Amino acid sequence: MVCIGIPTGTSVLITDRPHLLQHAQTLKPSKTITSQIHVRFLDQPGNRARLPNLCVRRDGVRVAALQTKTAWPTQSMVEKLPLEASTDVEYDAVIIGSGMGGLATAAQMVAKGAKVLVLEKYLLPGGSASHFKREGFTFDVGSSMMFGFGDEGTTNLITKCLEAVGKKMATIPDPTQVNYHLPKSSRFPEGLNVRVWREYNDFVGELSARFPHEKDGIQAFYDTCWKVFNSLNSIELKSLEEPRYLMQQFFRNPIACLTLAYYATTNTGEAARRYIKDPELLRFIDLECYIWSTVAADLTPLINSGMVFCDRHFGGINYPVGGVGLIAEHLAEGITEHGGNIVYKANVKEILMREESNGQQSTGSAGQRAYGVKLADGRVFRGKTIISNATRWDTFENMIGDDHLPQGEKLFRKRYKKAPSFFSMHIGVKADVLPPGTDCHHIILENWDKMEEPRETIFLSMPSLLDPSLAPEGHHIVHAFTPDWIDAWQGLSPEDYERKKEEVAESLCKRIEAVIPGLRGAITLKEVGTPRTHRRFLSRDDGTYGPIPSRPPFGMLSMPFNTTEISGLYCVGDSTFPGQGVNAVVFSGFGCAHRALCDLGMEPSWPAVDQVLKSSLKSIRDGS
Ligand SMILES: NC(=O)c1ccc[n+]([C@@H]2O[C@H](COP(=O)([O-])OP(=O)(O)OC[C@H]3O[C@@H](n4cnc5c(N)ncnc54)[C@H](O)[C@@H]3O)[C@@H](O)[C@H]2O)c1
Ligand SMILES: CC(C)=CCC/C(C)=C/C=C/C(C)=C/C=C/C(C)=C/C=C/C=C(C)/C=C/C=C(C)/C=C/C=C(\C)CCC=C(C)C
Repeated sequence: MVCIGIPTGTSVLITDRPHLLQHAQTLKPSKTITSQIHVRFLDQPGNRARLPNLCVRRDGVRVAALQTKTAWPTQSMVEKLPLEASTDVEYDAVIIGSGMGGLATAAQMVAKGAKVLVLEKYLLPGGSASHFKREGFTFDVGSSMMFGFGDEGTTNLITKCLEAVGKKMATIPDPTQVNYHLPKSSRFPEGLNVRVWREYNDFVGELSARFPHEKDGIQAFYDTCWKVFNSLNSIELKSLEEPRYLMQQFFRNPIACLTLAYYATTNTGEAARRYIKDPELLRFIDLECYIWSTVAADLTPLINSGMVFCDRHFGGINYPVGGVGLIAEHLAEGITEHGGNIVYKANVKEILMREESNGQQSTGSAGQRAYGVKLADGRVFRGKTIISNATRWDTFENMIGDDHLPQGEKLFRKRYKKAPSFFSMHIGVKADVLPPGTDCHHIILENWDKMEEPRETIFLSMPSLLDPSLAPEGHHIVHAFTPDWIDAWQGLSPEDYERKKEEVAESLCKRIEAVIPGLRGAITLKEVGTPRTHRRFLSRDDGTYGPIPSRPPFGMLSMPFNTTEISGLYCVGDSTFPGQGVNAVVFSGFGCAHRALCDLGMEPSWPAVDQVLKSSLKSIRDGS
């Protein structure tokens, strides 16, 4: 164990249990630092069994630490270690939040040599894509359905993001993306059942068998999605706000770029109706969008559907061994190994701004430039760029204040609203309740007209079917969640809140028994979360899943990219294009890092043309 940047004489606790951070003051210190570089040799008896990975100052601050499997850390390993986050330096980037969007940005930036500080309010990295452990179960906080984890092409963004900081994760291929259990109708008296197989032809074959009169329409619709995907998968994916890169891609692959430009303003509903007429099948396409965008096809840009509907067959859905939370942990480790700093329990309360001094850069918000952040504990960190991974509502309302709301943000609020949050149940069950061959992901919906109503569409993920190490021997995980609004959970007494949680959980479990008979009798552990839980632990306004359009968007061009009208301030994550989804926010991180690195002069760019592209994108967005 190597710790640097800790003042001599400091008592520290060396531990592998992050939750001890909270109690550091009350626990007996395991070491007193006697020199700036403190080495605890891992070949001492007992140390191998429980490799420590955290070093905590007694006042609760986590300090730089290195976990190494070699007995003697080498000098070069020691030199690479980050110093404890310093308030005295100006970072190239201060990133607020270590969700997948923030981590992807940090990973790209440290890989290019930028000095990066990530400030995370919670105890662990990953935000909505984190994990938690209970009684031997490892539960993914959010979705267990991972796109972008393939080996080939350019759209395998999670794989590429890990690679940027020298990490690779083993994954388990999922033979299906999702098994849909859909409403009964005159054509389907038993209910419509469709599986999205990893093998594209198997899926299209199965769907066409259910709707034989729409065989050609099905083929033509998904072929359109493939045109989008194949174009995306043949260009390098970086900032769409960077003219030099756009020009370069255009000369390298004009057909792909023209195809993307052609479909840039199209929504999925419009494309589906071009080829498909059957109303029930169109509802199915709506649901195909709803399960990841939380809106129907008319509100979902075709570019996003192209990505989701094809990557599930090209790269496939792949589950990371050990759970989704390990993606963030590997990234965090890679970022610190590349000289970046991540500080946990760092609650950013304010983005600090000053009048733009050179008068040339600002495009809005009365010539303001962001130059730092202030934490709840009073610490101030300064950065040449400030990047917020919090939602736009949390960023602009809570960290800047409505007085400084730029024009573009006012427009954003007219065009986008908060998606609902989720009611979720993380359940441990006896393994024998799931027959062999059960699919990992399911959707249950009994009434098409209610698809978008709260607690109607049920999402089921059972990732231990792919990776048994997530559950104790003889058990499995059932993670059930359904969109729900925070309003339904406000103003209740603690007893009423608990009672309501139990009632809703019971009624959902009953409905899930249509897919998992005997579920209720097999439960050994149940953790129930409401939108209030999401708001509290994920620090997302109203616990929202992210922004959704209030009216049909202008395809991919309505959603803001990464720059904001405040100089030096960028947004990343699901409040920026392309929106919700782990691979989506990783793309937003690639774009954000690229644009910020260009602005820092660390990547080649054409500053003279920047303003032209920025103004064109703005006028398209304003006029759309
Ligand atoms: N919202 C949900 O309920 C939900 C559920 C499942 C999956 N997802 C997925 O999660 C992803 C979201 O990723 P993302 O990167 O945009 O965001 P995120 O919400 O996952 O991460 C944002 C991070 O910022 C931190 N943060 C917020 N305010 C802060 C502050 N003031 N100071 C310091 N840290 C602060 C949060 O603790 C969190 O770790 C998307 O892929 C989405 O689809 C979301
Ligand atoms: C207009 C300009 C500037 C240029 C024109 C030409 C050009 C070069 C355009 C380029 C466009 C590009 C590069 C676009 C890139 C788009 C990308 C990368 C889009 C990615 C989208 C990914 C999405 C939407 C992923 C979503 C995944 C989600 C939300 C998964 C989660 C799933 C669940 C929550 C559901 C779980 C389900 C069950 C059943 C349990």
